[in-house]
Amino acid sequence: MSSDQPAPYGGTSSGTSQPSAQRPALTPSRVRTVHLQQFKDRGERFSMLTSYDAMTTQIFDEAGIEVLLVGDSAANVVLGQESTLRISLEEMVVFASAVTRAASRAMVVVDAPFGTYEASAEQAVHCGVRLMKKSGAHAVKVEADASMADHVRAMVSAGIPVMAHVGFTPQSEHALGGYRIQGRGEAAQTVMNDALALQEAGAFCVLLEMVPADVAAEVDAALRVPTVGIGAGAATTGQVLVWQDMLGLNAGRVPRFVRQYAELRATMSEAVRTYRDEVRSGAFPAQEHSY
Ligand SMILES: Nc1nc(=O)c2c([nH]1)NC[C@@H]1CN(c3ccc(C(=O)N[C@@H](CCC(=O)O)C(=O)O)cc3)CN21
Ligand SMILES: CC(C)C(=O)C(=O)O
Ligand SMILES: [Mg+2]
Repeated sequence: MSSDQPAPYGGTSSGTSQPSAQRPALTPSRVRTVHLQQFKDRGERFSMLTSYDAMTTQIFDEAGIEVLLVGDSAANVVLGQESTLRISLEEMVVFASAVTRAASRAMVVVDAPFGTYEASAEQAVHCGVRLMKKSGAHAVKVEADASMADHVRAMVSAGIPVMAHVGFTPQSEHALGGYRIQGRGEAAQTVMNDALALQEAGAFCVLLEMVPADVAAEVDAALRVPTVGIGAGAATTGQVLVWQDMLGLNAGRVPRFVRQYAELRATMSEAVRTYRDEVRSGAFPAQEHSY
């Protein structure tokens, strides 16, 4: 993998890594939490995409995406479920293991699924450790608010880098009354307080989902740690999208915060129809496909 772009991680520009002369040759740079902090400190942006399997991970990793999220959105986009609520820790481990095996440079973050971390700080540590041990992921994301600060503090104490997901938290869909923008009007202070409390508890990054852009900008300005946004405007340190949404594979209605960068559904549909036609007509397989 080569790049002409000077990256804020690796190379001699990184203040935290050893000088390049002493670094073992051919060791690929690995994005770590310190590098995400450097993006924020330098006023630069980083990209995050979801990933659930080895081949897409290779593509995203080689393209330079800094962070790959093994999202519990796998429940929706891989398993075909209505919400993220039913996916298990064991299922998340299967997807996350595939991603960590294929990612050589990106940081891999795995979502803690609903029901595995809310009950107590002990449960959060136990399940966070299980997720990291069984999948090889580099960090764990939890949907949280200020009341979960002690859970996050305990995870961080146990050596688990924690990304805190605030604003619209899909695992609380039923408690929040549906897919709703959070932090409008007076509720902006709640989002701010949640983000500050989770940073104070040791989260290395705060993800803001579906909050007004001005609120996200204020949160990013108030926090020392980097922020990642999805439907949170342009002021966050990073951006994240579900890859099937941004590459046009998802047939369903996509949220307003998605920009579609490709039409993979149309591309695949056309190719598969051609294949079927050629099988029917006998045009495939040809001589060169036969032994
Ligand atoms: N395919 C996919 N994309 C996602 O972004 C995603 C998932 N799945 N699964 C887990 C969560 C759920 N998320 C969602 C799902 C739906 C909306 C949504 O329907 N938003 C509407 C309504 C917003 C409003 O008016 O209140 C929108 O148009 O943005 C938003 C976030 C984000 N995540
Ligand atoms: C939408 C992102 C932030 C997520 O949590 C997921 O993909 O599960
Ligand atoms: Mg999620």
